[in-house]
Amino acid sequence: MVSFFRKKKPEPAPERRYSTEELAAAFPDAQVREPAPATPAAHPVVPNDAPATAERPAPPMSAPLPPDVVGAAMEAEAAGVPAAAPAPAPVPIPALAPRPAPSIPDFSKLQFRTPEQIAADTAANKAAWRERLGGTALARSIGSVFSRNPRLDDDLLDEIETALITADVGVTATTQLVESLRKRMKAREFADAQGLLTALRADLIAMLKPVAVPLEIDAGTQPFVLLTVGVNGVGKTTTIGKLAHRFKSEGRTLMLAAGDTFRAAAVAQLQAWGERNGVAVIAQGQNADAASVAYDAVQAAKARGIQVLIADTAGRLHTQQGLMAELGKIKRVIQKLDADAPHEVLLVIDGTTGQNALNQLRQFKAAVGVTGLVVTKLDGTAKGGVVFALAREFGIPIRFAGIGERPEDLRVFDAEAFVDALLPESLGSAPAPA
Ligand SMILES: Nc1nc2c(ncn2[C@@H]2O[C@H](COP(=O)(O)OP(=O)(O)OP(=O)(O)O)[C@@H](O)[C@H]2O)c(=O)[nH]1
Repeated sequence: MVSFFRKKKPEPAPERRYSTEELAAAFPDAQVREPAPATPAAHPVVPNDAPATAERPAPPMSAPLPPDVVGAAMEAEAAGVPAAAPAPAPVPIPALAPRPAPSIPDFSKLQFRTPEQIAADTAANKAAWRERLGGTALARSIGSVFSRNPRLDDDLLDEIETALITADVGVTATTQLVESLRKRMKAREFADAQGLLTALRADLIAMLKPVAVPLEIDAGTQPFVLLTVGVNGVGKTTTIGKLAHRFKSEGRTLMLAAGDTFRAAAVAQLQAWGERNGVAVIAQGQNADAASVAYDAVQAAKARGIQVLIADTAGRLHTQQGLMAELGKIKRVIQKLDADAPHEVLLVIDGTTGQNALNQLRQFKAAVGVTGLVVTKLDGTAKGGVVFALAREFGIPIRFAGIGERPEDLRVFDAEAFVDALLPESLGSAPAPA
């Protein structure tokens, strides 16, 4: 009961004070405060079908108590003595509406994957990577040192060094890997050559793990604008088609912007991908202003409540200053409609390019601010080792890898699956490094 009084903000303390005798006279037998018996409702009760709210509705206070009674009650409570009751009638206690039952999610509709299903999916994913990369020159050059039964000595380290350089892992990344292994070999950390190769696998995976960060589409950003950039022929338009296939099958609404207004067939190529995936393509034709196409597309996507907009751009050499500046213009124009757009700038890199990919990333990063990478054509190259060099030098997330020409061959980049696809299968079953 006293707690009920607390709900009323105390008025300024009244001048009048009750003596202990007056209080005792009002409550002759109240030495110990008992919980008050329930009193029938005297106020309108909140209907049961009132809108459910997180908070229980505050009881209505239609008959405010005189301030001096409230003040006395609070004082008396502080003194451990019951307060004097209001003279005419006991204060009616409003009945509380029953709290609505909390809504419990229907767990039967949620799909949990069992550890066995997760393991099966992981194995299937690894098998797909191996199927596509296992026979490539990249896999042959790295896998060669693993496939025989080498001895644990400096020759093995030399062989590893040559294999990594041949695979275009790069001199700096290779030296770092080999010198670390050499130190550990001298410290007798490895029992045999197999131990060293297992450590190499773990080091390769550890090098890529920090950049294996999948693209997160922020559902609160509509449209989430993805701008794809890169040099000529790296696979931008094809990658956009594959992304459209992926996003569509994830149930997202999307739209494409045919911003490659330079190459004659690019618009038609994108439209074909759009038709195949049932996705609208905003285009203005060849030689149109790419920034204007992008602007139109963002506006259309906003008007239609589209979740994801993927904008293509013409291929350009990272050394062509004028064309690189055009990317900055596309970005600025889009930002007139959404200051945060583009929300992802994907640089598409041809995995067969080798070390030149480092220069491309450097230039595109300066021109337009790259936030993610797609490395394509890893299915047919001896030079895919550049992925390690890119990871080491820039630390920019590798979102996807192109491991073939089919729509499903654009894979979320998976450090472990990638490394294991390059190594003999027996090593790939070792537990992944933390
Ligand atoms: N094997 C293989 N081929 C690919 C992959 N990705 C793209 N391609 C092929 O690469 C070629 C060029 O792809 P496009 O998508 O036209 O390249 P682009 O970057 O849009 O070209 P530009 O508009 O000229 O800059 C096509 O023949 C694609 O099929 C991949 O992951 N693996």
